[in-house]
Amino acid sequence: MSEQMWREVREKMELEIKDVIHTYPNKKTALNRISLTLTPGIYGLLGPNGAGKSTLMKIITGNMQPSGGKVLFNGSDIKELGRAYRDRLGYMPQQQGLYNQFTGRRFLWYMATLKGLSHREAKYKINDLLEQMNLTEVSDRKIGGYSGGMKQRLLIAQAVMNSPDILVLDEPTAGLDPKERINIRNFVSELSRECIVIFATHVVSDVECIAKEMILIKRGEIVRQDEVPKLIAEMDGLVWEFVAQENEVVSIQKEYLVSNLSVGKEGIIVRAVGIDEEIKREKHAVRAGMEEVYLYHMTSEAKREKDK
Ligand SMILES: Nc1ncnc2c1ncn2[C@@H]1O[C@H](COP(=O)(O)OP(=O)(O)OP(=O)(O)O)[C@@H](O)[C@H]1O
Repeated sequence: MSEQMWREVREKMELEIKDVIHTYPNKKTALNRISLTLTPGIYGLLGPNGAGKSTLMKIITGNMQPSGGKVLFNGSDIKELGRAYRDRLGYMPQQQGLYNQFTGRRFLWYMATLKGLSHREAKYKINDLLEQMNLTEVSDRKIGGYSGGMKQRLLIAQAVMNSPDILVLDEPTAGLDPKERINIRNFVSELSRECIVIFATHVVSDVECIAKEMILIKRGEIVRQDEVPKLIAEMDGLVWEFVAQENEVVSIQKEYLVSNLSVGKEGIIVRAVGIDEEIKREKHAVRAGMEEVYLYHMTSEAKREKDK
């Protein structure tokens, strides 16, 4: 198949998550009827601790069977596709038992073998990824001595080694410093034209400028899914700025959903999220940021319930 035809095939890829439910043996419902259709591009998966992100990713990667529903890749159930699906998948789980006695290079060779890469291909890929992930210098040192950031970068390298069609990243930027976060963001962004990327994070700014869509998940349900500009536009009239005095800050934070505080000439500039009537101050409307979208969907309901 020519490069052009191959690209066209990849651009039409589709991953469909259909009515997925998952209940753990302790009866905890982690996912409650999740349905999503994903095509090439980056999807930011955002939600608080315990929202169900990791459970969803384990199901998408075939590492766990859902209690109900299914996952289809180009129309076929991933359970039936088996190895053929796993070969097209890259998965970076949350950092856990890495092989501390291995060197970084040996770990990548081990992963290349598991993924069935040829010797030639593995050699080229490993050197290339070590370079891209800025790990060449430490590649012959044991992983046990790596910093958190180095371990993260090594996990990303193994996830992309087989040039996956579907790349699932569970908190890929956790523990990285700002420069490393930017590197990872740029790296993932470059991959995403012909790859379905699911990028789970707590840090909204890590995905907001590269994601084609954001998926907001709360208590096992999708509360909102859309492109960033649309999510921001629908917040018009829900984000406000007003000036307060320093001694009011504590009570203001109790009363309102505060998204930011900064020091201005006339006092403390407060940004707060809520409907007009909720913010009982002299204020003006401002344009929302993606963090405020997240705050609104994740916490405003709880705050309103509390205020009733
Ligand atoms: N092995 C398990 N057994 C029982 N309950 C579990 C198990 N794993 C997760 N849960 C529960 O399922 C829910 C969803 O957890 P999950 O780890 O998918 O959330 P998450 O969004 O990935 O959170 P985090 O950001 O903390 O990783 C939580 O309430 C969690 O306590």
